[in-house]
Amino acid sequence: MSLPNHFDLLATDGAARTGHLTTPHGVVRTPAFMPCGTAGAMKGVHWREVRDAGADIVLGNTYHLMLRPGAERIAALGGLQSFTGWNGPMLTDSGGFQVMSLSDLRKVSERAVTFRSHIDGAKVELSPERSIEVQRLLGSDIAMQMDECVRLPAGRDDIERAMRLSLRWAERSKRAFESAPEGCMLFGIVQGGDIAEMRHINARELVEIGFHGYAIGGLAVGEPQAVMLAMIEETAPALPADRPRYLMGVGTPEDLLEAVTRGIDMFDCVMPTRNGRHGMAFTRFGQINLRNARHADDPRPLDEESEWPSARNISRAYLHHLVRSGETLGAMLLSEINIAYYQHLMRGMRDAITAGTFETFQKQTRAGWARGDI
Ligand SMILES: O=c1[nH]cnc2cc3nc(NCCN4CCOCC4)[nH]c3cc12
Repeated sequence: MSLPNHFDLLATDGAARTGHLTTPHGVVRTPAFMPCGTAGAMKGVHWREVRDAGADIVLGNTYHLMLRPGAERIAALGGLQSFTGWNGPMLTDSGGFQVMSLSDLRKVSERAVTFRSHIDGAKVELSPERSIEVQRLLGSDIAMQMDECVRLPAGRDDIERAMRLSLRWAERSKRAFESAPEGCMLFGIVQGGDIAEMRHINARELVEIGFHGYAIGGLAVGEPQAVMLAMIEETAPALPADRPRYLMGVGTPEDLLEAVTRGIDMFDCVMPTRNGRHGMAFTRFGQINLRNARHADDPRPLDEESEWPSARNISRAYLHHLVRSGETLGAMLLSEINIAYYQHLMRGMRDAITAGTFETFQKQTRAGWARGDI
């Protein structure tokens, strides 16, 4: 059964696209980058700053939220928007990926993934049906099917086994989702590792099941960037042009530019906040490591032309001092600066695609990164 389409494709420039995805909590302008509010908070950043930076939508991790404070508790408190104070659209992942990367004693069966909570060791079972129920309880605007992601490199048999299991779980996720509130969406996830044929089979069969949007999973799991880009080139054209395409877990600003060029609309990654906590700043001139002693006496801000006040008004010397001193303010400032830079990049891409100048935008952006931090 085909699901209603909430995506308006507004303009294209080559394979790059820009559009609006309408959710119950607001419109998402694509290409969009979703900062990760992992456990119901954007680590070290107020929601006000996330919104002011230009983010339309944030990601919440089902694995963390179901373990603490619990999905039923969040539902009783009015859902994620009321509970957290972020009143915009939220996408939640299925929890399956983080079970495999964060929990102990996990076991994958046809029925479900079972594991022990990394918080209190309690035994937990996560089936496709329970994952959809949890995402519904959280009040998600965009839910993700449960899937099995294989780390690369991997053998063909393992890649095919996980791809076919994910397809069966896609069917079950969709059946469990049927009675979702009006306007809420469910995205399928394409697996298939680094094998083009598997990607084509998975995409075709996923589209036959029918989803509001489609994620490309199984990437950014250890493969070289060239392999990731090749799999995007194999997969994106096999997905419906009028539905959103979401590349999971990606990535650096360079990854975002390359993937939008190949037809991707949505992204999520922990890098802006995680790298910020480690003293790294993302700027128009590439990444700057504020731990480096060369910044100790530098009165210049990160970027005198940035529209983000903390990037325009705070000296590198002070940021260096905060980072070296382990001051919390250092992590907070660099996290907001990085989220703002990612949103600046996405806004630039949307505007360039709309104007038909995306190729020039790519050249200018890469030239800025290549210039480095002078
Ligand atoms: O197939 C997937 N299915 C469901 N969730 C995912 C999440 C994913 N996240 C990554 N990569 C994350 C890479 N990060 C980069 C920054 O540092 C932390 C790791 N790849 C991913 C693949 C999947």
